[in-house]
Amino acid sequence: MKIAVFAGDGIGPEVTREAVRVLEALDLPGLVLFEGDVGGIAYKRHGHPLPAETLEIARSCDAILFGAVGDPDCDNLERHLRPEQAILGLRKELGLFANLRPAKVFAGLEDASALRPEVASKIDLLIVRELNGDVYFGEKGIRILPDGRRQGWDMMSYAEDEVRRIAHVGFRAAMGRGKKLCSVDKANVLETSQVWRDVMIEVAKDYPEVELSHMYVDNAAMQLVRNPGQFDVVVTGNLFGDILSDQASMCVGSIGLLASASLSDGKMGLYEPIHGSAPDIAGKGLANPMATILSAAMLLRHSLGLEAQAARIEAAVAKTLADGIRGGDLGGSHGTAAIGDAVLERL
Ligand SMILES: NC(=O)c1ccc[n+]([C@@H]2O[C@H](COP(=O)([O-])OP(=O)(O)OC[C@H]3O[C@@H](n4cnc5c(N)ncnc54)[C@H](O)[C@@H]3O)[C@@H](O)[C@H]2O)c1
Ligand SMILES: CC(C)[C@H](C(=O)O)[C@@H](O)C(=O)O
Ligand SMILES: [Mg+2]
Repeated sequence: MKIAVFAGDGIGPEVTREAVRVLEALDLPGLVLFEGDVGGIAYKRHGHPLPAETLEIARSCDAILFGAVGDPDCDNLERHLRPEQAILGLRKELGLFANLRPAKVFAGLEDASALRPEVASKIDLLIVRELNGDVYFGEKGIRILPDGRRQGWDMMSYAEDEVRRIAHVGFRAAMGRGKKLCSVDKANVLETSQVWRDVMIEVAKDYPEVELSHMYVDNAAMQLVRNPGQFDVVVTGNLFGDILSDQASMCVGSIGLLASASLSDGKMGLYEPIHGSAPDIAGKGLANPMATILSAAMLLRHSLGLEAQAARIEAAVAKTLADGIRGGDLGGSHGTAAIGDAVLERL
């Protein structure tokens, strides 16, 4: 079992360290970890945010545990050299098109949600976000118009096959849960979304047990706050899924709690918290490592088939929270390492 560990920038190394401690504590036979540089640190050391040697490590491993990338010092670099290209490059190069972002309120944490406890307590949803297409990967540029104005442009598109494969992921996920799938789009305005919706309806024929609904993204943002308990599985495109998952994180209490799995057709997957490098708290030992620890659990489940060990980590995190151990993001005073210690004690 080879796992690549790409910690990245800002709080990335801080939160990844705790997740690695948890993985090591499980004493998994044959587990070997390989570290690699990504993001701003990789640019500073190798001149590129996703160096060839890092990509090689990724390809030679069964799964990747990823921290976060992003460095304000790099925000003025040419786009292809910016830290964020590391995560976008890995997603594309490894064909990681299906991003699972579960959001569930932990027992005892209802009061930490930005929503009323009785609304928050009903949240148990899964966002299935397409990760290889959309406006993220279309042609883009900045041009000078004939009248001298600067114009930025980004091409948004989805081809039928790109939608079809994520639709199947969404329907299969719904089959394993509450059999409800809500497809979120903007078909009242965008042709990209019209194709998206048409394909969702077509694929639904293969899953007669799943109740498919459609929602415009602006309404979905509102419904996620009004009544998040109505959602089981949400399937959506790359951009809408990015935004709605950050929103869902505050509905359950903190962005420091939401894990993710980015999956391909095979067993290879990349696992990362949904948050970024948090430059505002980096280096202070304040970051909540739970999202990364829970991402490690998803890694064990989805790429290595170690369900019991994944559940063990999740139970330890739930117990830690139930015991009132919280980081500053949840109104508590525990730092990154103290939270890591607390999870390890409960493993
Ligand atoms: N996958 C990734 O690597 C990823 C994801 C999102 C953003 N980014 C990058 O991260 C950088 C910062 O972006 P941003 O500020 O918009 O988003 P962010 O997620 O890094 O931070 C947003 C806010 O949430 C807080 N926060 C985030 N994670 C936390 C944690 N684990 N514990 C406690 N508080 C936490 C931060 O302190 C900040 O106030 C940018 O360069 C961005 O491009 C990278
Ligand atoms: C850093 C950025 C490219 C990334 C995204 O937009 O996908 C991040 O926000 C995420 O949610 O993983
Ligand atoms: Mg995001």
